[in-house]
Amino acid sequence: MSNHLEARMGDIADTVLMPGDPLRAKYIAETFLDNPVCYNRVRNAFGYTGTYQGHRISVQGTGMGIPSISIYANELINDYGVKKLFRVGTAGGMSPDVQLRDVVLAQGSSTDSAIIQNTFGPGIYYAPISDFGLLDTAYHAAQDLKIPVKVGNILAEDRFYNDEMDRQKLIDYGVVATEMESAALFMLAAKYQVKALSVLTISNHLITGESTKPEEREKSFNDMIKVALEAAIR
Ligand SMILES: O=P(O)(O)O[C@H]1O[C@H](CO)[C@@H](O)[C@H]1O
Ligand SMILES: O=c1cc[nH]c(=O)[nH]1
Repeated sequence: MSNHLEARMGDIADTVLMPGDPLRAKYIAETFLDNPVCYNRVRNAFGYTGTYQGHRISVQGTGMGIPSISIYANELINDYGVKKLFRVGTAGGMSPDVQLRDVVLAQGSSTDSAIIQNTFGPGIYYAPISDFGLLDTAYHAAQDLKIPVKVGNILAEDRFYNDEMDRQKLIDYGVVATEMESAALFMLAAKYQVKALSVLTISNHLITGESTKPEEREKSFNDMIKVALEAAIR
């Protein structure tokens, strides 16, 4: 048991998929895992462990934003010994290079969050990056699954509604999409010497204003999940 998880030691696999939406954790567990067992209902942040192609995998809902994912990442790593963390989330497209329903592998995550300054102090602009081994594995797993993926720098921003961000400048500097967690996940993984990657689906596009309908999203969400699961077991 940890501060926010009621799982017992050993209930959580050493590889965890981490969607923001706890109901997506339930969906992933019930759709993709064999014999899923729910180990956490605290705050409705559902967590499940089952097997995928014979490999033990957990899925933990993390809630939205850096403060929330930081709680679950810290506890999964430090209280339960988790070693590989895959965020599986939605993201808003920014660059014209990404379209609705695209799957994006986050190579790095820029951020406007104070976590960088609060960790390193003034003058150091630490760059949170994903684990190269997981990135490489996920990229090749996607190729084998014939699921097209884009790889690039993303933004983890503190505000979902944010009309003060100079998005064009970020796009000009290669940022392809925005979400709200990856910078913290990558930084914590580095701190505790574990591996993390974010596998994202473009659910809407901030520049074109397009958005997917819930029923349209299912297949592309499934693609993201398949890529993460395949990478998780390789
Ligand atoms: O779909 P999830 O994983 O929740 O991720 C994205 O969706 C939420 C905002 O709607 C934020 O958590 C953002 O990062
Ligand atoms: O954080 C997010 C997630 C999905 N779409 C967005 O525009 N922002």
